[in-house]
Amino acid sequence: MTTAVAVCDSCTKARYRPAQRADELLRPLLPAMVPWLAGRRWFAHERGCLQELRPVTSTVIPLDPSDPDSPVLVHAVMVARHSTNATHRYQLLLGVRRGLPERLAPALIGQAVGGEWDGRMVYEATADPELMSRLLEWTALGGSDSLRLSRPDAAPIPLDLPPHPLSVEQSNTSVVYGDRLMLKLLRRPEPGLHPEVEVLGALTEVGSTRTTRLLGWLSTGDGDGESTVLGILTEFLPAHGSGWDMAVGHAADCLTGGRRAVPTIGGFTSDALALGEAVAELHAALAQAFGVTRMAPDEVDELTDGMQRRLRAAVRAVPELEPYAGRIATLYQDFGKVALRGRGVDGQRIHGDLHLGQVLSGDAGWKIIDFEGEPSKPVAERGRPEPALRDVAGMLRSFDYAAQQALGETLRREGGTEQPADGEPSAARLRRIRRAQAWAVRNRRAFNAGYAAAGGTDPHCHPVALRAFEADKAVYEAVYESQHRPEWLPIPMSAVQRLVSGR
Ligand SMILES: Nc1ncnc2c1ncn2[C@@H]1O[C@H](COP(=O)(O)OP(=O)(O)O)[C@@H](O)[C@H]1O
Ligand SMILES: O=P(O)(O)O[C@H]1O[C@H](CO)[C@@H](O[C@H]2O[C@H](CO)[C@@H](O)[C@H](O)[C@H]2O)[C@H](O)[C@H]1O
Repeated sequence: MTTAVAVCDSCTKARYRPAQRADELLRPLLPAMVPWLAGRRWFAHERGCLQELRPVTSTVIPLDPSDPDSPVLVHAVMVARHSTNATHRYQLLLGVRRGLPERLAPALIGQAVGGEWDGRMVYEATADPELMSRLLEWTALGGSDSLRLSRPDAAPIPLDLPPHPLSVEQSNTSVVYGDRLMLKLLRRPEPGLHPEVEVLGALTEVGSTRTTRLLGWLSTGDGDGESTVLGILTEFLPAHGSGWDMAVGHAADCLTGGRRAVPTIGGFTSDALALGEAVAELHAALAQAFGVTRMAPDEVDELTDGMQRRLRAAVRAVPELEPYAGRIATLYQDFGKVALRGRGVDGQRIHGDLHLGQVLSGDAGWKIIDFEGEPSKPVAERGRPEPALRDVAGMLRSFDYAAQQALGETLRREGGTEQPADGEPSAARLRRIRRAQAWAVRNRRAFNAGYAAAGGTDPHCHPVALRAFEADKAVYEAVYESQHRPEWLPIPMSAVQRLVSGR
């Protein structure tokens, strides 16, 4: 399924609704902003046209307040309303300059029309080191009611570090200062406490070394008193690589390497073991910070009801899931029965969206990042106590993804990914497929062994729970892939087939 594209010609004429001074300020930037906005990865492509952009807050920060020609940072939180009445909130950081230096040309959005900046260039300000330095300095030195930096302690923040934007395209935009600090600017901020600020703050307080230290957060007051977190300032971790890149690289080597068997140890297996240990340590720190509770029967029911609801919605969105829906539902029911028997099941704060792309390997071992929780869940639900094995299941799915990604790349390189029309795959192709499966199995086992050895609940002792959580994750992934990367849909679908057939 592909999501309908939100922006057509009439979207670019979206009405601009005034809100005090912000109207005068932002109106001249609107003609350039709307079509650009629609092209961002973080823009919500709703069905129906974009109808209205309403500024909630706006802040103007000139680079040099004494110079009327100075480059200016225009910071705004805007609400976009679509013809379906769906609304989304965005954080925009716009640079305004008389002329755009060559190095900023790729960041150009358009030209201001009218107002005090008539004819000036409007561009994505996160690409401009001068404006990003100014943002950190200005907020660290006090900011304003609409844009301020809060800090968990009084440790000084170095303000002279050269900034550069992180090149990976993500849901948010991150700026790195001198390879020491990282400011993640949330593109779709919501009023209220942000899960990542809450979790990183608590982990920093209990002294966890498995994640980045929280140094501060940018936020705004929204007039009604509820503040909105706009950015998260943490230490930056110079990493050897993300778990995802490392795992796919190792899996590809294993597929094409000369060894006759997938090694039990070595390759990525020792990293997977260490990663299991790191996740167990993270869970222990989360338990220390937020507590652990035995889940009451109604909480278990709520959990399994949620999984069943999600399955029904997923089947509507991804019809390919329909033939498996009954057997998936049975896996969830089986988990519900097991969880209500014996000593029950513990719930605690978890990561919520743990996968190989959320872990970084560095000199101090594995670090775990991005505590926003699972994007499909409402923010209020993301902090609920859950069995820690849900994170384990997320990571196990990721080993499968890495093996399948490496397999796809290898087969493509070797020519032709399609199953031959005569139905008989070549012996070489079969060997690659089996190797990929074996790589995933070995690394999943190593991860589980590390997790149990470092004090986590032994995943092998909870096969029913693990299977249910893996199925739930694969169902979520099927929806995610169908919406974002339809060519990846076969990966979660093959996991669904495996899980319902008891393999
Ligand atoms: N503290 C950090 N140190 C180094 N790199 C980081 C750090 N946090 C995130 N990254 C890098 O930035 C990328 C995006 O970060 P993430 O928090 O996952 O953002 P998003 O919410 O936009 O997905 C990560 O995949 C990782 O490569
Ligand atoms: O962007 P986020 O990190 O918040 O997570 C979302 O996107 C992920 C893909 O970028 C998606 O993860 C899925 O693909 C990964 C490989 O690209 C794989 O490692 C994960 O196991 C798989 O779930 C994630 O589910 C989604 O929430």
